[in-house]
Amino acid sequence: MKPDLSKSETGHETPILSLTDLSVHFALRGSALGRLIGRSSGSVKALDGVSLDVKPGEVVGLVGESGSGKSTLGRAVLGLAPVTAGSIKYRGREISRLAEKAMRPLRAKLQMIFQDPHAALNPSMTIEQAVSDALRIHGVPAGERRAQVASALERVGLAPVERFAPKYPSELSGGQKQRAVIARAIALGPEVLVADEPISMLDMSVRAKILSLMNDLRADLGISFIYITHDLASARFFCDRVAIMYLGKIVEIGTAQEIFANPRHPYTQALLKAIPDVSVVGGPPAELPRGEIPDAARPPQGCPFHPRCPRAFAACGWEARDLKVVLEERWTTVDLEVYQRESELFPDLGALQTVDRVALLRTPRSAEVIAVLESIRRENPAEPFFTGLIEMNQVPGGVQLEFVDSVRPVLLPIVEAGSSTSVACHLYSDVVDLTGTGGVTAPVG
Ligand SMILES: Nc1ncnc2c1ncn2[C@@H]1O[C@H](COP(=O)(O)OP(=O)(O)OP(=O)(O)O)[C@@H](O)[C@H]1O
Repeated sequence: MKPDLSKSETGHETPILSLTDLSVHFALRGSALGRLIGRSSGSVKALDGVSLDVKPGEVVGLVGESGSGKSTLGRAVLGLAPVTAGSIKYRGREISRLAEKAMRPLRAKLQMIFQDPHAALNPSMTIEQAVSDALRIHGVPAGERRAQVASALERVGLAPVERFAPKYPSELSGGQKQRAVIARAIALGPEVLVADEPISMLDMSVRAKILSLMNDLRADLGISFIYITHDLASARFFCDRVAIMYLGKIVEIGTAQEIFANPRHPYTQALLKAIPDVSVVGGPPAELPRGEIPDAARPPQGCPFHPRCPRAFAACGWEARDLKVVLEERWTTVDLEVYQRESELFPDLGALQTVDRVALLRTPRSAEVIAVLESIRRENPAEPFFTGLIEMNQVPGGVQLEFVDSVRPVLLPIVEAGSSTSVACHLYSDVVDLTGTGGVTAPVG
């Protein structure tokens, strides 16, 4: 089997940055409001066992919907998010649990560019002062700062330097401000820049220019980038590799070229389909996966994408909570009268919280509930929820639902000549029965 390409890829170059099984969990305090909305105390798995290598001069894109953990990954690399488990190595040195004092000198080498350049600049400092101050903090002697500031401003296109150096942020356009932020970062000679949505707040007309500037910095200075974005088109242009993230995990990673030409994970396929076609003015809305992104504090069993996945099958992790998505999807298509009759039978879908393989659907009208579920099954033979539902029985107090055992998919390389992609999806695993009749044939991973 080929190596998992989320770790040191095809080349032999030593990674400059290496994340292994990295997890960041945020504790949730059980507030009164939290309990009211069914969120007990527990934790949000913002990052859940992520492994990733970044080579010198490489641009790795992190792409995924809101809440998938992209920013948390970037912040963890810079020591700005608390690491719960796993490791972050910079040039082979473990940095995941360094005290702030030990981390500070590394901040010259590992830096972050944020989305909002206006917020990143002190309004009372000129651009020269802002860049010079960063150099001062990192111990650059006063006599050397001026020349270094000029060189950085020139490098990012804020030239002639004497025109831009004395300006305050309020006197610059959005694109110029982001150039100033980048100048401040590169003045310190960084090796890795974590760029968190660096162009999303800029005018369309300047986005390509800032991307192109970052591309030049990579080529000329050998800076590695972790490029965080929702914008797949920019990732395609700028990234060597792209990692697709969903609920704290990398679900697919490969070269940008292959991810865009041949997306494997149904989530990646859905994201690519959702790119608006700018050539179709006022065209139909892009197709999105059904349902909403689940609560990261209570992620789905098995594959975290399975409740929304059009290709899910028996082993993907079905559970009682998923019935809510199935019913809500149905009720958007039926007559008002049918909706009213059926929704009375399921008065408290929010109570379907259990993640056990066997769940009790509390109801005094068990026979009717089973009849509705059976009719949905008949009308939607392709509905994947039912592939995972083995039994549905009347028991005292309600209806007992029993599901196929779930298996959480892990990132595995695609075994195909010329492929650079690893994917975490049972569709690409040979240890899971794809027929949906027998469930799992052997544990994955
Ligand atoms: N400090 C925090 N405390 C509690 N939860 C947090 C904290 N930071 C992030 N989270 C949660 O962690 C999950 C991942 O958040 P993160 O910001 O990393 O996602 P993202 O993919 O960067 O989203 P976006 O694209 O909206 O920035 C979310 O559920 C978020 O609510």
